Amino acid sequence: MPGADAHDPLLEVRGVAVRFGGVTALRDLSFDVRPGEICGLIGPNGAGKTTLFNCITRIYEPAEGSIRFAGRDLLAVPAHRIAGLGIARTFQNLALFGSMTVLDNVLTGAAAQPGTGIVPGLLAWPGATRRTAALRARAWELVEQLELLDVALLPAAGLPFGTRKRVELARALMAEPSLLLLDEPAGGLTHAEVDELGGLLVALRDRFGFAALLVEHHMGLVMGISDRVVAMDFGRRIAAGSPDEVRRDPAVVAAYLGRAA
Ligand SMILES: Nc1ncnc2c1ncn2[C@@H]1O[C@H](COP(=O)(O)OP(=O)(O)OP(=O)(O)O)[C@@H](O)[C@H]1O
Repeated sequence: MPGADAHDPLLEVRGVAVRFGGVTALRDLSFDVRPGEICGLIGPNGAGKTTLFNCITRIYEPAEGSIRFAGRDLLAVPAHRIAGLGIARTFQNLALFGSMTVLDNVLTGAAAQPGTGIVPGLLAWPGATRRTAALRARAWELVEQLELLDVALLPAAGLPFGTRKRVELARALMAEPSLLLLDEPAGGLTHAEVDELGGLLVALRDRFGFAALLVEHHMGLVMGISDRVVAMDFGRRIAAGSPDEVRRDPAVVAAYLGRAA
């Protein structure tokens, strides 16, 4: 990327504001995500975390501010080109193709890559080109990394929730993202599955080198695996720093206690 270097932030959010009629969902929000780091994004319900994801993926148009990704003005990029730039996302509510196998679901994640062509061509087997063979090799690698080998050829629909969440993660990684947006990956998981997920995310980051923006209510997970945490409330950034700094920040404590009261 012209002008970019390893010390530059990968994602730069500056002064972003989003309004829905009378509701201000984000106001003057600024923070960075550096290459390869896991950045936790916390805040009570309605703080604006999902709205921010929707701005980064170009679903919502900010009223003010700028978002740069790898030195590029993201707000000048149409939504359908975001994945091709190296930004992938998982969703709060799973969005898998239920009747397709786990492997084929993972393969669909490659569809956004330049030169991949359309999904049906990619899934045609036999007759794979060298490119599709390489993609299948990557899909199998991800299936293995995400401990999905036993279910690789089963339809996604019948699998336990925690397993389907891992399929969604594998699919997002298929696009070789440099930034992974994780929207509440621990939602609906058991304690044991959350612990496992934390270890898995760190191992995957170490293996593939992506940065992750982790929106999560499960504090144990966020504080356990994030390199840095940004805390939001009412659309604003109220704290940022190491997990320990943010956990102890009076504004963060007040935001959570205030909502719980
Ligand atoms: N499409 C929309 N139209 C109107 N208001 C919206 C829309 N999307 C979000 N909002 C409002 O913007 C604010 C921020 O919502 P958002 O979903 O981003 O919060 P959040 O931090 O992701 O919450 P949660 O943790 O519950 O997922 C809320 O007041 C919400 O009601």
